[in-house]
Amino acid sequence: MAQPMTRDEFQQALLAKGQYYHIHHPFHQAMYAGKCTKAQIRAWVANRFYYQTSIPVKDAAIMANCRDPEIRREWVQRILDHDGHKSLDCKWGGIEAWLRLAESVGLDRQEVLDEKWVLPGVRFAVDAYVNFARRATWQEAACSSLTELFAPEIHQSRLDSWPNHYAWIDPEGLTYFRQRLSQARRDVEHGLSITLDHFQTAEQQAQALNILQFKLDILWSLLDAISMAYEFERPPYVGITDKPVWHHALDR
Ligand SMILES: O=C(O)c1cc(C(=O)O)c2c(n1)C(=O)C(=O)c1cc(C(=O)O)[nH]c1-2
Repeated sequence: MAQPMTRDEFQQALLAKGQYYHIHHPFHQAMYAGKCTKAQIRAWVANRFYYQTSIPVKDAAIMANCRDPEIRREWVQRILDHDGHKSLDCKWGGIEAWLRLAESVGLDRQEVLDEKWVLPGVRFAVDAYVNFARRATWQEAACSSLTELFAPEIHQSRLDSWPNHYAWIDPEGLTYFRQRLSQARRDVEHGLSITLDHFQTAEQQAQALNILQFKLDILWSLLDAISMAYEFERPPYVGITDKPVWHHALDR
């Protein structure tokens, strides 16, 4: 039987997955270098809205699978961060902050809420994440949130690069990224301790790394779909129609 990694080695192996984080995706690289067009920034914001609004649904699915009140008490904070709550010390809940970001890049709030610009590939990728959380154990689903280990850096790179490169965006719109810096750090401490405690054998540790890779694949695929449509000009049904005829949410 294979020897398990020590706790520290296991943590290092999880951290090493950062090399596949979507901060390295060519679309993000172009964004931080100031090379994105207005249309590309808008497309990214409108598409990512689907990720933002799915996160609390995913977190509710994790809680629904968890019978431990201590874990739920901690985990529920993630839902409140996104949905907003009067006791929160931050300015807006994450969803509202993202809508402000959308408005500050020139998107129509209602069109974003209607998910008008959400590409099928983005929807499929995000739905895979939510569906995984529904059917996996809560510890496996907690592990899948560990891409947040790498998220503070990505939020910081937007705060650093956007005001220089995209002066047309109202800086108030960047509130979301500022708020997430501390929230992501807190979330990841909890998710990491659950993962290090739960995945103990060599097989379980390999499974945890595979789950983290699954989540990295989701984030990468999401940007691939955006790149196809808005960088390579191959949106769905190219050559047939230039209208966004693709399906909308089937579940409401
Ligand atoms: O902007 C980003 O690139 C990015 C990435 C991720 C991530 O790594 O999953 C999250 C977020 N943002 C984010 O804002 C967020 O609230 C969040 C929650 C989660 C999660 O898996 O539970 N990931 C992320």
